[in-house]
Amino acid sequence: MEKLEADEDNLYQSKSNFLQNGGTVRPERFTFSPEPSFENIRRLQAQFTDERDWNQFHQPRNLLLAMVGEVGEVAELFQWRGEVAEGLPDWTESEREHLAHELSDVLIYLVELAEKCHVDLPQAVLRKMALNRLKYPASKVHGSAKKYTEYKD
Ligand SMILES: Nc1ccn([C@H]2C[C@H](O)[C@@H](COP(=O)(O)OP(=O)(O)OP(=O)(O)O)O2)c(=O)n1
Repeated sequence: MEKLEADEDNLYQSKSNFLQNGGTVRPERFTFSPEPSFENIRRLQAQFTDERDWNQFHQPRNLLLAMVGEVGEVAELFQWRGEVAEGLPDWTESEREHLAHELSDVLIYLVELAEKCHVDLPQAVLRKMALNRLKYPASKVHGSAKKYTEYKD
């Protein structure tokens, strides 16, 4: 537990430190607004479905299929365009907004799927990221995209 808390501190601190990481000046990263939280999104979607009596359709498997369908819609926006640079410099405003809508659909269904599976998503993501850091120690994997199973030791 202590380890997890220390990792969480590092996680949050890294946001303000990234510009001078290791003495290397890096381009400023894109950042999100702090709100809404996952819990805010869960509550807004619960209100949306309750108002329409749609909860009866929103079982885990249906939500999973709906989410995967929306992932497909995100993929459709990228297909046949080749690799795209960060920030999507060649995309029109309308294409960017379309992408924002489709990514939001994925997130909305993901949050509701987690709710219906009783997974506390914000805490689960911290636990998983702590595991990821253990599996991929920066000192060992720096600069390599190899899967952890490909390391010999
Ligand atoms: N039974 C449903 C239907 C829709 N929605 C909500 C969640 C998604 O954010 C969005 C999905 O709506 P659509 O199924 O109409 O999908 P799109 O908005 O992607 O429209 P299209 O498929 O035409 O691109 O609406 C929902 O919660 N439950």
